Amino acid sequence: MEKSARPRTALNECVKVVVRCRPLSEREKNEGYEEVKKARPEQKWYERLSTKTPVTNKKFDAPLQVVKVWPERGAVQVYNPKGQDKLFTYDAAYDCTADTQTMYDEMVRPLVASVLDGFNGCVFAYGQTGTGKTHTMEGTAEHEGVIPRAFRHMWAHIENSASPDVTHLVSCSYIELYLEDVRDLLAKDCKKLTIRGQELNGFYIPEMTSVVCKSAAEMVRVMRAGNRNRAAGRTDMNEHSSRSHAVFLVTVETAHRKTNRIRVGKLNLVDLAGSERQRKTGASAERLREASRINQALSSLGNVISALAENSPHVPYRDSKLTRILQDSLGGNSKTIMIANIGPASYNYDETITTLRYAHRAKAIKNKPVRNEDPKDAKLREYQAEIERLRLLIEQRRVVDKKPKRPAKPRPQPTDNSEEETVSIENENILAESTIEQEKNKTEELEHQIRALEERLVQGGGGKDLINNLNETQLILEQRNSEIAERKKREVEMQQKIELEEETATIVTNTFTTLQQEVDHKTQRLKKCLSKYACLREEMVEQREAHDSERRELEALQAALIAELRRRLLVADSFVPDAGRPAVLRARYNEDSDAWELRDHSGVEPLSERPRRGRRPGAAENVLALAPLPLPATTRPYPRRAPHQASTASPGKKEAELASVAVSRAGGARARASTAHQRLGTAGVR
Ligand SMILES: Nc1ncnc2c1ncn2[C@@H]1O[C@H](COP(=O)(O)OP(=O)(O)OP(=O)(O)O)[C@@H](O)[C@H]1O
Repeated sequence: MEKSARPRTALNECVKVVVRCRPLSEREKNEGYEEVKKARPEQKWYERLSTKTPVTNKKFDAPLQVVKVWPERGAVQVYNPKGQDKLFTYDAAYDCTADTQTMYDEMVRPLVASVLDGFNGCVFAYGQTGTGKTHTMEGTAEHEGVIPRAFRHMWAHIENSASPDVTHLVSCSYIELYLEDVRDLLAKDCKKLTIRGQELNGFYIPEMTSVVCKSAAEMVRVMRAGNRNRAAGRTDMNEHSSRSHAVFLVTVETAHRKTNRIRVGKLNLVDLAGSERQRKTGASAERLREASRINQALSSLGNVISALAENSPHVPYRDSKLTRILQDSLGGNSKTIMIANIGPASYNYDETITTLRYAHRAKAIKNKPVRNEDPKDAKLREYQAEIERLRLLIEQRRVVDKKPKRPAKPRPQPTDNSEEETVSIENENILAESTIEQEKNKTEELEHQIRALEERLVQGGGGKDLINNLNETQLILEQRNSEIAERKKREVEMQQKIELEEETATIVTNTFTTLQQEVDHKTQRLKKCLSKYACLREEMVEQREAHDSERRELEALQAALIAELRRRLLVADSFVPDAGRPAVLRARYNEDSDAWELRDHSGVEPLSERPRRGRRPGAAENVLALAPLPLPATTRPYPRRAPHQASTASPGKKEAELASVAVSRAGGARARASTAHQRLGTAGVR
């Protein structure tokens, strides 16, 4: 994404939150009963929710579903085995019978229309692994997802608005965040990219591949090409689990000749990897490493959502690359839709509640979208200027060509050296012809360049042909659909308002004829308050439990990382010469340049001796023995000594000093190793 200046005035607009619940999978129907039996022994709750035919487990007559969606109220109800059911309300809620078309028409279509009007937009799918994020965003051949639908919507609009006065330029990029590396999915070798600082208007990745597209089909091809490079793998929870967070970026530039204005809309379509519990996915080795990074990034995203929802003065965007990429979409210059995907199975109760809570919190995030008008970096402006320059060059050449040629030199009278002169004239002619040829080639080249540039731009001839008519009909149909969707949205909002007002109205409008009536009413209110209080307490306990389990997972991860660190230190200890270590320890990771850098030499003792070449004695033995390795002195540099002291100290004294430093370092390392062991102990990892 390129840099551009942000206009000043912006109206606040809340992030729109949509919940989509997928159907119960075959696997959940067949295998979930063990969990249900353990967790929910009584199971008569579905009668209260008045679901028509609850899916029950054959063996234990226990319901496997704990989620009931109320689309007309935009609400999701979750059965709570320990108390009152939980009810969450959103901008829209879709149950397993709803298709992506409905969701697109009702929620995403207005956002894509805004992008075509020059706003930034973002749609991101969030949720536990296997809940249907990729199904919603990309879809399949039979069930098209949000991304290809957005492409078709854009091109229907572009083709319909085609006229000689309007020019469009559409380009796309596709990146993924895999193990905290940003990779370019459209580059041949999926090269790693760097997010350069934080720009005012969206994140800025200078080397990202940008492909100019001229139709929806071309954009789908680009998406598929990128998907082939995307990291995916099998887990126990999902046969084709995304192992990375993917962002598809579309930039639409529109130039109006009459007004001489350019609008640039940017759309980020984000398919996040799902949060996962190791015990459920059965992840190990590489999958576990991926899972830990996925969870880490999602946890940072959760922290950003919480901070924004609570209006916290500090929002930890810089905690992960994912939050840096989504910075503008959450609390910045963008219209944003969060699609929270959940599953209905009781087996995933905890994860579903966590997703619903985050989604509920995200509703409070306020963005400041502004139309991007005439940004400095508009490619379209660059192309138009270049075309103009090339045209001018050709014109100049033509003018020069048309200038009256000098009259041909009269043939000289034959003289003694006439043969020589004839040769020179012929040479001159040949030279002139080749110059003319060169000029012609250059002009053709310039014309070719103009054609290549013009081909990138989409400009209509203004004539209405069959395709245009078809598009127009399609557009009218879509307009009707969006009107219906708008009405439905208003109905949901009204319903939510009515429910809220009913609740308050009963409290306010009640008049009491007798004291007893008043007592009854107040008792009722007290009961309501008590039940709310109980709910909040319960939520607090649940959050504490969730926090504890997250902490336990992080401790286990920490233990695994410590083990890995030890292995690497063992290798370093065996192969990095002593003299080179201070330099290694000075190296610091620079997030902005995405590279390790050597800092100033301050605070670290200058090298006392030349680095020794070759292998340290006992290196191979160390590696082979794999003995426990004390951690290196990463926090304690050599004690600072005045240079003259070092030079005047006797050799014996110097050795004693070095020995004492070595002893203290070993002591420190032992202490750290023992704390590491303690931590491993608390994490329950051997
Ligand atoms: N609304 C739905 N209707 C029918 N099937 C669905 C629906 N949503 C998801 N599925 C099915 O559920 C399975 C998992 O979906 P998907 O791969 O999209 O999950 P995901 O959230 O992207 O998982 P991960 O985070 O692991 O990538 C797929 O087989 C998909 O076809």
